[in-house]
Amino acid sequence: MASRLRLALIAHDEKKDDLVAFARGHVGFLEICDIVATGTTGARVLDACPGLRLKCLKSGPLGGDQQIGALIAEGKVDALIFFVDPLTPMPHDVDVKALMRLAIVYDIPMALNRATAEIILRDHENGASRASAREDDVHG
Ligand SMILES: O=C(CO)COP(=O)(O)O
Repeated sequence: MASRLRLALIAHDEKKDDLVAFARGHVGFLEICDIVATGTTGARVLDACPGLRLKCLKSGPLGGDQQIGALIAEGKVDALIFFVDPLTPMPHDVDVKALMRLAIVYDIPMALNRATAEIILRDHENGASRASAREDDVHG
């Protein structure tokens, strides 16, 4: 059986509605993921999709981005979906940059907008169905 995708979800304030819509649209897939999220993002997603296995960390400006960066460094995150607002200055911009840097260092898929997030989920869904087709082959 395919392993659960360990997913990190983050959205800046102007992008939270988009991420919630994305989560609603993929709730069936997200239900088979282990999810971590920054505080406010996680609360919004859980509000919209209450059944998810989602752990809320600290809010981004209070260290949540750094917590997710640490999880990436420990090999505990398979993919990062981070809906970034490119039009608003952030007080914790250095944390955001550090998080993205670690996602690059550890070479995990990192989606910074919805179009790329769709590709990551589609790829994993296809991988999961390939794995289950292989199991069917093996087990008849
Ligand atoms: O600021 C963020 C990412 O940099 C997101 O944090 P919240 O989900 O707590 O709003």
